[in-house]
Amino acid sequence: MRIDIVTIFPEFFSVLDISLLGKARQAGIIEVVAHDLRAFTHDRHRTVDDTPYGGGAGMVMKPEPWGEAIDSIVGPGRSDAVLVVPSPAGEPFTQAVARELAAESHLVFACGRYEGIDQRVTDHYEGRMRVRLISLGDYVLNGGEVAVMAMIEAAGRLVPGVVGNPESLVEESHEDGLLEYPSYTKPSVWRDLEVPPVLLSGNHGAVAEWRREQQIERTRRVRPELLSD
Ligand SMILES: COC(=O)c1ccnc(N)c1
Repeated sequence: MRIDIVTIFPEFFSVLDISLLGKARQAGIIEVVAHDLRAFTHDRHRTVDDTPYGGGAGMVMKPEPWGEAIDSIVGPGRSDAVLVVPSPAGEPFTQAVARELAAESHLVFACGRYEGIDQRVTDHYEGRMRVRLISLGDYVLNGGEVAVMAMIEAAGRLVPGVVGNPESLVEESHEDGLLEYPSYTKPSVWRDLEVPPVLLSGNHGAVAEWRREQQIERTRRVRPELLSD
């Protein structure tokens, strides 16, 4: 998988060299390249934004640098890449969306600032490639970089070969539509708190049943709306 990120803070993504994704990059499973949007400006101040037509507070990101930056990545004409734009106005980012992104061969992330990127950028690229506005939740960030980091981690870890043991991806929250069951490890007693005896019983059937019951109980308590789907 190839991941390109366009941002005014390319250094923000150097942390991806360290984490789990660092190994995936070294193994050549995932290639991540961050591009500085300002490299696609041509004025002395390297201007990337301007005041909004129609008035209002804040600044809007100019379309020209974005067009040059994205074209430098996907070339002219049509592209099989997906342009992902983190935005509070986007579709909810879920484990299912993470799986969809993980199945793509080329993702281009456009990190805008909250006031947004000139609408004509996504309008233009919708005619050339798939474009997805994606939201992490109902809140506002100053820029898309933090959201892109979360999406890259959530999708990247689902790419085959990135996580050592693929089994560990199966029993996770939201993989089966439920929240995950509580987990325990040694010691069996800690500060007078005991591990649930069923987990020490060696009865795999009883353990599986208990875990399922815990998933349902936890989901009903914390995210009841997931049970009504
Ligand atoms: C600038 O980006 C945002 O404010 C943003 C991006 C993705 N999800 C959100 N909830 C906000």
